[in-house]
Amino acid sequence: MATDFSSIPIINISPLIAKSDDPKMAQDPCVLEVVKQLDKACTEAGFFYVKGHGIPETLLEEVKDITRRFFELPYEEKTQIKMTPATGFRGYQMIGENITKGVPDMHEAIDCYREVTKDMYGDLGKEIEGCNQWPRNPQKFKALMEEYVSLCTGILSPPLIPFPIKSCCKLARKIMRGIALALGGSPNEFEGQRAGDPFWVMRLIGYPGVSTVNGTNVHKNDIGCGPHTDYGLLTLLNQDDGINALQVRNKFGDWISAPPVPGSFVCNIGDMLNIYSNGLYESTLHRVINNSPKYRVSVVFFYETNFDTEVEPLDTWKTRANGTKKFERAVYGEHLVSKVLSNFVEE
Ligand SMILES: N=C(N)NCCCC[C@H](N)C(=O)O
Ligand SMILES: O=C(O)CCC(=O)C(=O)O
Ligand SMILES: [Fe+2]
Repeated sequence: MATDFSSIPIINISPLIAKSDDPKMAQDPCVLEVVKQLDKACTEAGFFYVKGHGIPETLLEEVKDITRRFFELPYEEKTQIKMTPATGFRGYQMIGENITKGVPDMHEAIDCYREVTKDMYGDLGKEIEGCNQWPRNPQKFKALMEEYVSLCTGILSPPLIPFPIKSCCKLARKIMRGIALALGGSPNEFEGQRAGDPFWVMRLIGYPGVSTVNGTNVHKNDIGCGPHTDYGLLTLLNQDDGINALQVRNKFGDWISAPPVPGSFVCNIGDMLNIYSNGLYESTLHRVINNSPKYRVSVVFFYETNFDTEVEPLDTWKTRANGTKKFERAVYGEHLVSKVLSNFVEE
């Protein structure tokens, strides 16, 4: 549950990264120290920064730079990869096209999802069947983004090479092994049927800055992205340096800043982990307001469960959440599709 937190903790996860494929990881005191910090952050805020994650800082910068260069292109070029229902909701959407709870968001984005082939998940996956649309310009866009995501293949075949980790999927999986321990489970809780074949979503987002007319800001306080929770397990947010725009809501309803910490990811819990943890780890509301004059980009990677998995509280709720089971089952794919469809509906 969100508490009265007033800042977001920074966790150095390097011991977890080094040991997360070791069957004895749960006996390592340095891993357990990270697990303790993860538990505290997930319980109190549902948000934390990670450093010591092993993804090279140059790669974090490169994906943001190339995203920025794409958004600088003329509108006619960007709409060549326009997102429509026919493209499985993959591709470019212009400023104001994405809608959160009925209100248009002041951002433009490229939405990507793990590939869904025809009839892969029957009716459940129909709406988002398709493959991603990548722009021809800037060059190497597709290759770089695919490297960043690394397509999730083979992630379950240990041993992995510990450093440097080059993909968000691998990193998220490792953090989830720590979170599984934090919840009082085995490190493998989020593998196999639950998230052994993880779905993923990636949003490359651009938020225009406020423009100034005669020294006065116009459009002040426009919402870059309205208050929402994320849908899956764990989000890895690679945000622009130097612009303070992301805000997280605490239990008093105060909006707490999550300023950029160079070289780190901001991680937050999604709705499926909220259910698995029986509400102990909340998917916290957050929003984006870019009040700076500068254009802000973020590259957001969402690590999810298997698409068709049925999610319900882990047995550990009996000991950890000390109470009643608070959730019924949800199917992740249904949740995602209902969100995607409502993302384009104005109130
Ligand atoms: N895959 C994720 N979490 N995307 C977050 C986007 C949130 C805004 C969206 N319009 C909404 O209303 O959820
Ligand atoms: O751009 C950001 O900082 C956050 C974006 C976000 O919350 C999302 O896409 O779910
Ligand atoms: Fe979000």
